[in-house]
Amino acid sequence: MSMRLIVSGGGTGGHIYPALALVETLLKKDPDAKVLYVGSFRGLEGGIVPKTGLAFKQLHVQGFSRSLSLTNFKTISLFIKAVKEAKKIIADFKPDIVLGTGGYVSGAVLYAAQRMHIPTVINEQNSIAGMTNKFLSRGADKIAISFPNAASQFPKDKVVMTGNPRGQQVAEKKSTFSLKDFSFKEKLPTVLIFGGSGGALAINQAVVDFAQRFAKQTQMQAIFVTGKKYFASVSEKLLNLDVHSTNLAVLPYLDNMDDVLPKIDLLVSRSGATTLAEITALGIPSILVPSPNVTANHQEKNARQLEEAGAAQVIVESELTSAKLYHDMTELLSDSAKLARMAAKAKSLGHPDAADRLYDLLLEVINEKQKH
Ligand SMILES: CC(=O)N[C@H]1[C@@H](OP(=O)(O)OP(=O)(O)OC[C@H]2O[C@@H](n3ccc(=O)[nH]c3=O)[C@H](O)[C@@H]2O)O[C@H](CO)[C@@H](O)[C@@H]1O
Repeated sequence: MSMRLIVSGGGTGGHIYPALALVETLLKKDPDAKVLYVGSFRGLEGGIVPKTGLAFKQLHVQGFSRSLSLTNFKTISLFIKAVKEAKKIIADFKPDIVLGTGGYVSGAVLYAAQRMHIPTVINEQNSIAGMTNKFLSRGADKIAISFPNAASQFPKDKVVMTGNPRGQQVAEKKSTFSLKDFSFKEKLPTVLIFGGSGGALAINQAVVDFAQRFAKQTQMQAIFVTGKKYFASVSEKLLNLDVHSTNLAVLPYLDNMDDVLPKIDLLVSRSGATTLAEITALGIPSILVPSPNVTANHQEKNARQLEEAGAAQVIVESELTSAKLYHDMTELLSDSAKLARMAAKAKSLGHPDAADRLYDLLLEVINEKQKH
């Protein structure tokens, strides 16, 4: 019997791409499987999921504000409504199992499934569990983790180490991207710079401030992805600085990240867990600038694990200057032996079979439920 799966994850790319990666594996192994993606109206999934051709439904949800406020009452009332709608969606679709990859919307969808006694599995990408996944963990059948130290934050008997399925997807991708697409030279060391799925102001500013200097480099090139909301202002600043370089490509967002990553020599980025799953599965050295604006500073904890293994260098945002980033980045790009060592260390941390493992876990939970 083919699987019927509802998958839900949203808000930022870090929760969406793992869900899509698992679906890709499922459809390879079980081409007749039926999949429904349930996301939110607010998150990036509205722009990403429809392009995949998957059946897609959206719910209205929003996040909790950290201070006690009226917004939280609205959040709770939206949550209750979203759970009601999710119950209808689940009753119509009749999934064998519901997978949640994080974000508020998965809170509503998996909670609804748990109340309806449908098996649920959650995928935690981070080393520190997100609020939604903690909330869902009591009712979940299994919790698939990606960092060993996430285990202690969940009920012990439910935890399974699978890794982040997005790692396997990028590792198996046959890249068709060529650096020539950016009028770059194939053989020059290339750095990709981006600040997570939404872009990061601090990284963007540091890059703008060294752009004139970088434009004079003849032995390295950079793909600079600003994030959609910062693209216009960054472009304007570069124009005012009169930066017209052949070694710097500036873009708002990369839809084909899985195609581009295998062709780069160094990554400069935030340390969101899904980005780290990608670069460890592929073996890409990195300079990581953890976002300071996340729950329990989890991005720094993610990043330090790579740093301790010798796979990455970490610059905390309070110590980020344009000069430091420029120095560290150009030094690494000129040292191919060091890049190769870091790449090997990164690869040793990867989980290139994470999607297979998560798929097996879903099957196991379904079979277990059918026995009872
Ligand atoms: C601010 C915030 O709450 N960030 C969280 C969010 O981040 P965020 O979504 O930024 O984090 P990740 O780095 O985990 O994932 C980004 C994903 O977007 C992709 N991408 C990015 C840029 C681009 O142009 N094209 C593209 O495809 C990346 O390849 C990656 O697959 O989810 C992560 C996973 O739970 C968390 O670890 C982060 O802390």
